[in-house]
Amino acid sequence: MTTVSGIQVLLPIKPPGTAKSRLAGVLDASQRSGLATAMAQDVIAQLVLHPLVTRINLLSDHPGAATLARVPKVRLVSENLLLQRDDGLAANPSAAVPEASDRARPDRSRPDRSRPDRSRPDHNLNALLAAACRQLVQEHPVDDSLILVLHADLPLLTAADIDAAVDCYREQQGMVVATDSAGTGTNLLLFSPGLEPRFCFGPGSREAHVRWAQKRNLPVQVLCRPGLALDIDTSDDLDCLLQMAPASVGEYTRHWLTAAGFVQQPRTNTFTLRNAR
Ligand SMILES: Nc1nc2c(ncn2[C@@H]2O[C@H](COP(=O)(O)OP(=O)(O)OP(=O)(O)O)[C@@H](O)[C@H]2O)c(=O)[nH]1
Ligand SMILES: O=C(O)[C@H](O)COP(=O)(O)O
Repeated sequence: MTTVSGIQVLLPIKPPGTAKSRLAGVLDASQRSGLATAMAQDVIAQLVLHPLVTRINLLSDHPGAATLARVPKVRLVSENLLLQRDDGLAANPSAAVPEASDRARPDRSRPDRSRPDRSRPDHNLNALLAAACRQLVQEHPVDDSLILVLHADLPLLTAADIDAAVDCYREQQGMVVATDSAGTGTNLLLFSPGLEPRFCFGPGSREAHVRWAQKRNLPVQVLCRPGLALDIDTSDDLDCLLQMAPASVGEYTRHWLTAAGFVQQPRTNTFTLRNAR
């Protein structure tokens, strides 16, 4: 079993207007924004309290993100500035890489296949996360903290979910991948900073992340837990959330649902991991 000394979180949050577009049939723009913010507040609240989490890097140009960042451990990182800075780094690698470093670094004089093609819209998140990882490694070249990539739309998330991911990592290292409820997406990745994974968010991301690790003979473990699986993207997800016991839903989301006129009608055994292996 390896020791985990700390965790740096990368928490991306889309700007309003683009977030939660698949809920457009059931929520208006202001409701979509309100729900996304409430879920992010719940995720941040769980992370802030977790003893291993040393910093939560909020990757966002959302105008409301500054308010979300007014919490201990949270640092707001502008998405645009980060990507611009990362582009500058790609153009002039020696400028930003410190001379003395104990950590082995990738050879930036060769084409960097970890840089996704930003001309494809579904790759914005991947480019953003890759840039954020590079920034963390530059800032803390000898820091042993793990990197946790987490989605901000997980209203059932608890500290026990983070513990479960850390326990998986402690057993085998490599990479931990948590699936969405369909068993096809990825809602969490946990890995060491030296790994520099290729982010594959988008359709079929769970399989793509697992395949990336397997090709490199890295241990990879897939976690299926309701707190990590129920991301609220569609009206079916919202229905599922409304059927959960109120006490299992994060406080901010619960209050938002009530204020927006939704009635939680808990049923037993309503949450299943569809398809999850
Ligand atoms: N900063 C930032 N965050 C993103 C981006 N794309 C996705 N995210 C965040 O990543 C997590 C998962 O996002 P998705 O479920 O793919 O996107 P979504 O907001 O639900 O939006 P739709 O796909 O439009 O329904 C959420 O926390 C998003 O806010 C991006 O381009 N920039
Ligand atoms: O795998 C992914 O890309 C993430 O889980 C996002 O999936 P979603 O768009 O279904 O939230």
